Amino acid sequence: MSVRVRDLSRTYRKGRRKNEEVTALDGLSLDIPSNEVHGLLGPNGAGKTTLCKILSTVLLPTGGSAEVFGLDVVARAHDVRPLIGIVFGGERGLYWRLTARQTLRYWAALYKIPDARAKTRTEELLHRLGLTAKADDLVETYSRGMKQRLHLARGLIGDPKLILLDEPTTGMDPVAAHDFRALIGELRAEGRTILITTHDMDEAEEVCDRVTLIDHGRVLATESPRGLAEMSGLHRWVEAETTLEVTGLPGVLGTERRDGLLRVRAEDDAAARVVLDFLLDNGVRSVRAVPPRLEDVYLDLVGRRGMEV
Ligand SMILES: Nc1ncnc2c1ncn2[C@@H]1O[C@H](COP(=O)(O)OP(=O)(O)OP(=O)(O)O)[C@@H](O)[C@H]1O
Repeated sequence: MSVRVRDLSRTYRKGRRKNEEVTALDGLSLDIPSNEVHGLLGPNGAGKTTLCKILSTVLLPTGGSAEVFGLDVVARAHDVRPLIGIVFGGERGLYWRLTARQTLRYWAALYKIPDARAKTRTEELLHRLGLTAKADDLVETYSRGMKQRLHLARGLIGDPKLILLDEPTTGMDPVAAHDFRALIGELRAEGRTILITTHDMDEAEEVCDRVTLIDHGRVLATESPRGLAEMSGLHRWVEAETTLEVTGLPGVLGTERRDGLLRVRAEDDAAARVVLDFLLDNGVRSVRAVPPRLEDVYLDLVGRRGMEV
């Protein structure tokens, strides 16, 4: 098991006299097997960053326990640190007056990686993340996407077995986000475990083996994206390549058109059946019923708060 969290809680004190208590984690339990890509989903303030900070040993829990590869993150923090790589999104945490190459060598030194190894690892990562051409330019001249990639490279410098990614694709353009998803696949193929927090449901659906939905510091569900969709008992979707309209049919809750596809949201299986029959009767051949998307399940379980990013 890579991550084992039991009854974890964390409260913060805030307000001028520190007399107000905010509960960020409220008895959260979670298991992440080795080599899994696990998504952490939840609205703003759900407690995702707090959990990542506790797992990365930079924040102490106020109750419960968390282990990384069998090591308690509080008692064995010193042994946990070399096993994990942390990538917090955005532009925080980079030194703008260093170059990418210097940044990676600096972090390699912090990780006490021997010189020769640090050098090859730096070049490897610069290449892997498409930063070689600008490796000697100052970070302050980088685009947001490049800073993001440098963050990732930095998180990988210590060859971590567990990678914590907190909203890694925020601000990336679609091409960069696509490359990033491919990179996640490669990192998994290398045997690493990845915990990723994201607000992008399509991304979670594509890269995650399982996802955990959290809200108010508690777990709502842990499942594969597909399993979650199936067990949610939500309405069904019917997809068809057609210009026909089906809005008037019984049990049709809504329709949308995307990439030449008509997508119909039906109330239940029976309503989906009516839509399928109608389309087939009218000569449409490319018709299929599909379970709801992760985004629908998320909205159903958590409500619309989480999408306000
Ligand atoms: N240093 C702090 N002091 C006081 N309250 C805090 C602190 N850090 C987080 N909180 C509160 O704890 C709760 C959980 O915050 P956390 O950042 O873990 O949520 P999150 O799920 O990562 O949110 P987001 O999606 O916005 O990043 C929120 O109510 C937040 O306001």
